[in-house]
Amino acid sequence: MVELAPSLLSSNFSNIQADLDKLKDANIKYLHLDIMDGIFVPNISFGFGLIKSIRKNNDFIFDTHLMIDEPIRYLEEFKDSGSDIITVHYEACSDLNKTLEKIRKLGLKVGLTFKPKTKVECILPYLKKVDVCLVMSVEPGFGGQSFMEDSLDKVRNIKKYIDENELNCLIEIDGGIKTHNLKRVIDSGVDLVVSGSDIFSNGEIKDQVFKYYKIFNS
Ligand SMILES: O=C(CO)[C@@H](O)[C@H](O)COP(=O)(O)O
Repeated sequence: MVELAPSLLSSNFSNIQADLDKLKDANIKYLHLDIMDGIFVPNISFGFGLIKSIRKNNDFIFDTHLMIDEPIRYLEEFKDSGSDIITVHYEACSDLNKTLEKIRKLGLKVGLTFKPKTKVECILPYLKKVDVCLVMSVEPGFGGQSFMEDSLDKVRNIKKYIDENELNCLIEIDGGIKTHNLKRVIDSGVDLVVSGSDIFSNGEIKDQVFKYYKIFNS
């Protein structure tokens, strides 16, 4: 069963809880949290303070995508703020094994992702250590960008590797997903779909979520 993880980055920051209530009402399980440091990516989003404050009133699985340099420095803080999954970038970690192991030791689900220009072969050897492999279908840093078609081949390669090696790793995709390209995205073999602007800025949130699940189930 494919699941949708709406990206908080595109929510209405002046009334976040109202948007979260709508997601809850639409039976959303995962919430995607994009953390940007202005160094690893050219944008700054929000940090563990905000995550901690929304954790109090929300039971979603907090799927935290760290677009920050050397994320190993802040893993405890993201755990304490309420993250359930922590995903780090291949390019951001000087010691990737140590970073992945630390997330595991903290008792969290381990995620690994990579920028669009990084070859998919670079991350395959690490998949045995991760629970979620996130394929970026835009350059990380901003919501509302166009979907990169070549990301679907990356999903297919990763899926083949996971199946051949009998790994227990979900595939997530993030960036530029809309209802019009969703069917192709699902057919490539993903388990989790992140969507921001199409969920929060395209009419009623609940209606958009239902459109996604209708396509997931078609
Ligand atoms: O991580 C990112 C961007 O860096 C994404 O999570 C986007 O926020 C997704 O937004 P849309 O492309 O769906 O608007």
